[in-house]
Order: sequence, then structure tokens, then C-alpha cells
Amino acid sequence: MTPSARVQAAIDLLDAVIAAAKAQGASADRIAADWFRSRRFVGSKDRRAIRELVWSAIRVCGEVPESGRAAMLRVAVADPGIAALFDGSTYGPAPIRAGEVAAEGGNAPAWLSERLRQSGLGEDEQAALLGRAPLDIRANTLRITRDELRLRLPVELEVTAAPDALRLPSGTAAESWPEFQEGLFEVQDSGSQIACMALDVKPGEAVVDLCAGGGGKTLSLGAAMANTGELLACDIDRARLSRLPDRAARAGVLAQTRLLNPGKEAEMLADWAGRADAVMVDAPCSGTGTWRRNPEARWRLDPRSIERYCTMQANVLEIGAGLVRPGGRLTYVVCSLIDAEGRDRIEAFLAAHPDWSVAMPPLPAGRPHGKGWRLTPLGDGTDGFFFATIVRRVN
Ligand SMILES: C[S@@+](CC[C@H](N)C(=O)[O-])C[C@H]1O[C@@H](n2cnc3c(N)ncnc32)[C@H](O)[C@@H]1O
Repeated sequence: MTPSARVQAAIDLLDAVIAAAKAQGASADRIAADWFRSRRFVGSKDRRAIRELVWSAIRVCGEVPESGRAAMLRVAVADPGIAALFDGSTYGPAPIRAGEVAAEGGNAPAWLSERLRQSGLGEDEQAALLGRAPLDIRANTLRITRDELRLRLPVELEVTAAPDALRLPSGTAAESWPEFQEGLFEVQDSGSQIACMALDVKPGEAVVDLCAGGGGKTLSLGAAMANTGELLACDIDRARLSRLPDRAARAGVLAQTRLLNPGKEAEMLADWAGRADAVMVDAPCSGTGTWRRNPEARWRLDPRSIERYCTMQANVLEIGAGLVRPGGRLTYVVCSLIDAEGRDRIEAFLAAHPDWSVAMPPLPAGRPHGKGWRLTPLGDGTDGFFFATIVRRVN
């Protein structure tokens, strides 16, 4: 493909990504995968270049762009090399017309940028939410230590603040390595690893991961428990939870799973009521801390979606709290940096439940935020997280 044809291909793909974002359809990753699958003639170098162009355009457009062309024109504003490729050549984009308007730049839709500002994130912190994420892995301590793993892997690795984490360059295909198939490591952002440390689980404890999804945090908790005690992973999403048993088998983690019916969670967990030593509540959230991985997610949010997440978060926090024994603890986690979803949720919970108090263990990165803890891409090189560990008073 010529460089101009790559730009036109990126414009076409962006049109599909924008339409899906407006209709709450498939993610940009999914759309790109399907798009390339139906164009097998596009070689791997061209694919990489097209993806690069598409994701650059998604990153620079704060508001949902009118069209793929308008989005690519925003890239061209800052990059004369791209502007020159609007040359009208065969398969290339038509030349830029006098007065043709590029999509609006910025970090996020204006209302969302303002919510982040009110949550203490300035322009530089917001810009860092749109950087490129490295690939962090976690040595599976059931099988190997971080140092031993480092010696076995074929690449240069950085260590991060999380004690079992190693950092690889963005886009490394680590899941194709034999060491991954052997369960020696998991792919997990260092911030997520540190959020798990906040629950401080110990061998022999009875632990529930209430919103386990595909089990990213369950596997980390199982390793910290050295596979002793009880570990129950729950979710209301059958498809997500069904991925957990295979992952747990590969990692050698012993965990039970339980699919919950929405609205009947407490009933279906009656055997755990007031019994858990520790509960992880990795709540559903707007994901503003994960834009490095899926920057187009910011085009899908509106103020009502944040409210809906807050309602779900209050619900799972109550359900999780009902499982904790007197003297036991709960870690509430969101990968969002909007205070309504993090800091304010914990404050509201504590105000309504005087028998609970905050008890954060020492952590290797991040800083206090309200009654909890915050990690950010700019400050910590991790995804953005808010989390807080709270303890139920012994009566
Ligand atoms: C942030 S994701 C979890 C990610 C997962 N813990 C991990 O580390 O990979 C939030 C999860 O909460 C689940 N969820 C939403 N409402 C729930 C409820 N009422 N009870 C249990 N899980 C719920 C969602 O299905 C989703 O999988």
C-alpha cells in the first residue's frame, strides 16, 4: 500500500469506529480485528501502520469526531507529513479543501474533562491518561519468583513498584510465549497488582472476589494466599466468569466460581454472609483510568452513564460488605479517577455505616486520595485506579 492509501484505509476504519462509539456498538479493537480479517490482502506492515494512524487519531480527538476524515485531519494539523498524504492519488484521500474543518482536539469531551478536573486531575494528568500503556506482567509466585522469571524471558525487562511485576514494551505478544502457557506469569497492570495488595490477603483466609470478571484479580489473590484457605470468585456475567476456570488451571490457582443472578446476589451468597475474612469489590466503572488501552471509551460516556455506574457501585459495595465477618476487611476498587465513583462512594458508605473504618496497608506506589488511595499514569506509570480498604468493627 502507498502511504496515502494507508491514510485512506485509516479514515475508513475510523468511520466504523466512530459509528460504533455513537451507537454503543463494538469496541475499536474488535472493529479493527474484524476489518482486517475481511481484508486479508492487507500485509502486516500495512496493518501496523493503519492501526497506528487510527489510534493516533482517536487519542487526539477529545469529542466524538464527525467523520474519520475529520479525525485524520486533526492528526494532520500537528503533522505536516500526514497532511501531505492528502494528495488525491489513487486510493489516497482527496486533497484538503480550503476551510475544511478538522475534528476538535482535546483530552476528552468537555463535560468529562471538567469532571476529571474537579476530581483533581489537571491537563498533564489527563493527557497522560491517553499515553501508550506498557505491558506489565506478574510473576506467578505459586510457580516462580520475579527474579527467576526474569532470567527465563527472552527480552529486557524493567521492574516496577509492584513486587512481582515486570514491564515489557507496549504491544509485546507475551501471551504467545511458552512461559505464559506454562502459567509462570499473568498479564496484569502493576496498578491492578497494587490494588490487590491493598486487600492484604494471607494464606488460610476465606476470601471472596465479588466482581471477578475473567479473574485478573482472583489469580493474584490466589497466589498471595499460596492456594490455601478458600477463594470464591463471583460475577453476574456468565461469559466473563466462564473464562476463569481455564485461566486458573493454567496458573495453578485453586478457586471456586459462582455465577450470581442480578438482584439475588446476597441470597445466592447466604452461605458466606458475615463469614469472609476479606472481600474484593472490583466494581463496574466508567474506566477513565484505562484510556491508555481503549481511548475511544471516552467517546461512549455521558453524565447519565456515570450516575448508572455510581448506583451499581453502591449496590456491589453493600453486597460485598454483607459478606465480611466482624474484624474482616473489604477493598473497594475502581479503574476510574472520577471522584463520584471512588472517593465519594467510600465516604458515603462510611457515613452510612459507622461500624466500618478505613485501614490502608502500606503500599509501594500511589498516594492518599480522600479516605482511599489513588494511582495515575502520570504519577505511577500504571493505569488510573482509586481504591480503599475498610474494616468492619468487632462488636
Ligand atoms: C471491573 S470489572 C472486574 C474485573 C476483574 N475483577 C479483573 O480484575 O479482571 C467489574 C465486574 O463486575 C461485574 N458486576 C457488575 N455488577 C455485579 C454484581 N451485582 N455482582 C457481581 N458482579 C457484578 C461485571 O460483570 C464485571 O465483570
